[in-house]
Amino acid sequence: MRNVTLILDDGSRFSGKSFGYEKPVAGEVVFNTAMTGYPESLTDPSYAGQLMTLTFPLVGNYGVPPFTIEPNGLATFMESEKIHAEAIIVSDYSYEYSHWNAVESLADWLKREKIPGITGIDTRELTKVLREHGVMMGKIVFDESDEELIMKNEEFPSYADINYVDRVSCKEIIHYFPDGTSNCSTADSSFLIPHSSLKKVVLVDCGVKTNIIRCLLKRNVEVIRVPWDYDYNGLEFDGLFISNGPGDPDTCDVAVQNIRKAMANEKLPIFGICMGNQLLSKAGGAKIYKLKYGHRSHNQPVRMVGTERCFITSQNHGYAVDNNTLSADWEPLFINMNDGSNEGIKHKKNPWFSAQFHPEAASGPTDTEFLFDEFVKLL
Ligand SMILES: NC(=O)CC[C@H](N)C(=O)O
Repeated sequence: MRNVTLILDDGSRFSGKSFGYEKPVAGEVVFNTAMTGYPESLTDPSYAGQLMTLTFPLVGNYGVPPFTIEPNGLATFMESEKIHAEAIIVSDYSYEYSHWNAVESLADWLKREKIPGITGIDTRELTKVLREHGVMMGKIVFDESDEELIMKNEEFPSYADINYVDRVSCKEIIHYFPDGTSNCSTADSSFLIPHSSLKKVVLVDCGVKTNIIRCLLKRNVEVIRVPWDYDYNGLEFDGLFISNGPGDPDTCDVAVQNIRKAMANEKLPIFGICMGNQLLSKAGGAKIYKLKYGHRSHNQPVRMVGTERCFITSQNHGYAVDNNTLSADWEPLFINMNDGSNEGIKHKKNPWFSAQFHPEAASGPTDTEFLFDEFVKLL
């Protein structure tokens, strides 16, 4: 096994062994404390540009499910069409795997998708460094020549400067129907497709996870997935959904402008998840800041404001909405019980709300899936 080194921006080095594809990469080093879910997390487009460290020590022991695609074009078991994380960093890669639905090992999958994997890293120590310093950029290098190459290379600008949403969003409009079919078009004429009697939800794709689309379809609505910067205003639809997505929400001003335009219709139901919470908040005038090391796990406790109800949620975000900047028309909907940060907002009069966590789970607890019911009821 080839030696490989992770070098953080502050100069700290961690040595391990390669078990994935061998190529030098750079990205924002983040940690996730979930015990399971590597197939879903690796294919979650919100991890684009990031080197994903897993703190749970044993990784790979349940293999990888098949990458089958449903007739509507969505992957059956994955959250998108490919791995979006730049690399995976683990403590103890399990070369043996066993699971009823596994068809290959994590190592083989990584090699096929040309994604590096490192094992033998003290991921708890690495996480302590990231918790104390905050997340930082890092590089994975295989030998000294790689190191020099990456050091000199200008092609790795800082994480916040890249519009990752533009990289991962769909490039055409796709209609999904609850009967499991879909059709797509690059032209606006796709809206001329004979309209069904179903309620229609425009889904602004900032890097949507497939389980969000599945959760909507399961509730018998037609989903019209549009590119992140597409202006859907003027079209006929019953509700607006704003998806999760990678990177800094400040790179998505076009999407914010479009949401503001949609808000001219005070009766239009709007629901956002994760990046969607941040973009809806920005459209409402609030400000976003970067958390020191983000929330990435399956056990983030959130309280519904005004109640004693607490939910355990799945999360993956590095930015947060500043509660103090919400205008008088808005209020926090959920608050994180660990650090008091914002976990969702709601408008005081209009049917507009959002969650910073992932009610669609995939992976993680499904306790908050009822938020999709609430949204569909409003349509
Ligand atoms: N999962 C997401 O949508 C993440 C949102 C945003 N990119 C963040 O890191 O905060």
